[in-house]
Amino acid sequence: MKNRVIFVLGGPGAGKGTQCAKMVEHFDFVHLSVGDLLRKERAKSPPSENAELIESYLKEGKLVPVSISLALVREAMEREKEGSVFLIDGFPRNDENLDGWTKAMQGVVNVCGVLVYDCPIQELQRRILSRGETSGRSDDNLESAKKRFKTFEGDTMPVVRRMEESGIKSVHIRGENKLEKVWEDTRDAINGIMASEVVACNEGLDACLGVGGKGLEQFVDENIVGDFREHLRIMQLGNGGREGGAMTMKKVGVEGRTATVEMRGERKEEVVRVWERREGERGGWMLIHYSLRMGV
Ligand SMILES: Nc1ncnc2c1ncn2[C@@H]1O[C@H](COP(=O)(O)OP(=O)(O)OP(=O)(O)O)[C@@H](O)[C@H]1O
Ligand SMILES: O=c1ccn([C@@H]2O[C@H](COP(=O)(O)O)[C@@H](O)[C@H]2O)c(=O)[nH]1
Repeated sequence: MKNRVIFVLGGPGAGKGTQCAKMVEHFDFVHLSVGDLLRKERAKSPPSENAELIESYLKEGKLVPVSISLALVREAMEREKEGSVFLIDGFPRNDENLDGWTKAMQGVVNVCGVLVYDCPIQELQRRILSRGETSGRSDDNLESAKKRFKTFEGDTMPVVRRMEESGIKSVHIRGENKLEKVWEDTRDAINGIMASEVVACNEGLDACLGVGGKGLEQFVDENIVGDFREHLRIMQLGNGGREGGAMTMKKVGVEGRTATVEMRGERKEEVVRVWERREGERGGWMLIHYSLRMGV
């Protein structure tokens, strides 16, 4: 199972880190804040050869060369288990970042989508100055914040648009709302992004059924694969030996690690499939339960 990535973007102080912390609790994702990775690299002892450069870029609100940020992201990803879902917070932030990412990572990881926290500058400024009272960050002050806003609008927003134009699914969330509301919208957005993965797996399973069940094991949990084969056999008997009638997907609902797909067959049968998201080598979505009702 390939690693998967959701990019998390938004102006400085828009709430990316705050929402990522909640997503990690709820969805079992891995959070990689590129700003945090750079701050750690800067603070390393013995000092990293890039420490001074990083400090000057951060203070100026500029974006460090992608060779540095991407190397830190890749190292951090390699420390996690295969098949993880990564929230990459604060990257890609300019064309150089996106080009560097595409060159190194296309085909290696799947980009599932982008979350974008939109928030008016006045609110961003208020939050950064307030956070600056305790954060100890050298860029949480008015002078650096103004430079960071400029970088965000001039460099990062065009990259968001570039990703959207390239077909990556993006969801914009109003970051100025109250925390709970932002979290509610974030949870819905993630469930929506994950729904496309579930649909792809559900279609993969249908394709296996279309060839007599070959390759079922990659989609169906090993505890139910035997029952599922039997179910398939009975369906074929009732269907005059045909592989099965056409099914239409009616509803897909994702909540955290569980998804339900409701389908309806041409002979008025109703099928409910329950999927579970797994980590690790045999990770991804696995069918853990199904039910069939005829003539409804
Ligand atoms: N919805 C919200 N309403 C009010 N305050 C918030 C909200 N979300 C986050 N904050 C506060 O705003 C500040 C910035 O939030 P956070 O650190 O999550 O932003 P960020 O986008 O990760 O920022 P940066 O890119 O600068 O690291 C924090 O002090 C946080 O507690
Ligand atoms: O991809 C990146 C991400 C961040 N930076 C630099 O770090 C600071 C702080 O980032 P936060 O995400 O706000 O913590 C940012 O202003 C940049 O200077 C970067 O260069 N590249």
